[in-house]
Amino acid sequence: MKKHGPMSAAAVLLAGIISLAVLLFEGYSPPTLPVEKTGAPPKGIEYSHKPPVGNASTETGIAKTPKDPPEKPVIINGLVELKALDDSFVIDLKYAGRDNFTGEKIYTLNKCIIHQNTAAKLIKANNDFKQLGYRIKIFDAYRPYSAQKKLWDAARDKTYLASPQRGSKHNRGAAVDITLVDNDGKELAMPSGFDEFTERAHINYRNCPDEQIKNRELLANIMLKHGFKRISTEWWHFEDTDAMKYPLLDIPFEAF
Ligand SMILES: C[C@@H](N)C(=O)N[C@H](C)C(=O)O
Ligand SMILES: [Zn+2]
Repeated sequence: MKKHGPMSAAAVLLAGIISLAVLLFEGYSPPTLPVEKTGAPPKGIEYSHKPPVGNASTETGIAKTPKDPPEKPVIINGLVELKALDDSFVIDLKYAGRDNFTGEKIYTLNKCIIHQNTAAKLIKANNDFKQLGYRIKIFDAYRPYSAQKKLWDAARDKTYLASPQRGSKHNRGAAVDITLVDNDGKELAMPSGFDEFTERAHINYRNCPDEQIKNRELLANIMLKHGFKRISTEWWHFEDTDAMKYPLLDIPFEAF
């Protein structure tokens, strides 16, 4: 075996010190809120497989028989696309377009993502509304943590937003911003528009027509019956009573 001379031993020692310094430097990251930031599932959590895009029978020529198993929805950290569970909601995510208080497109896709347990409650509420000839229209549901920061930075009045330091129940997939539509898809009259950050949005605001109060209370009563709670400042916002059981997440819409 070839022996190292004194010079090469010094070189080996120097290389070791340099690698250790690089490791220490690269391994350092500043302290942050404990948010799971990637679309990749944490250890122990598995992605279910993405369903094939399009209808196999028309696009690939492969016939789908009634025996084909239903396509599995993608579930990541409990989050799922609502449409995969129930297709009867009206989805109009305001932050997926420019028609919102920032004037900017905050979300990359108009995909309604929600925690699966919150979805189960929401579907029960929607079924109650359907008995009355209405359906839920969704303005917002899961909101990635990075989007919360953008909204926070854009908002002049912070009264109507959860601070990124605390995080929002939307970041847990466990809050929804909703209204009701009738069988023609027409929104029921409410005391204010969505994200109208004035006292008209408050749940106790009464200086408006009785019909608007009646619609606001109908929405709230059925949501409360199915395991949601309200906040005082926004009639459209409902939080799953179990929201704090779920983590703050920053998974992008493209992952679903
Ligand atoms: C911005 C508004 N739609 C909203 O969602 N506010 C609540 C309080 C939140 O940020 O969680
Ligand atoms: Zn909300």
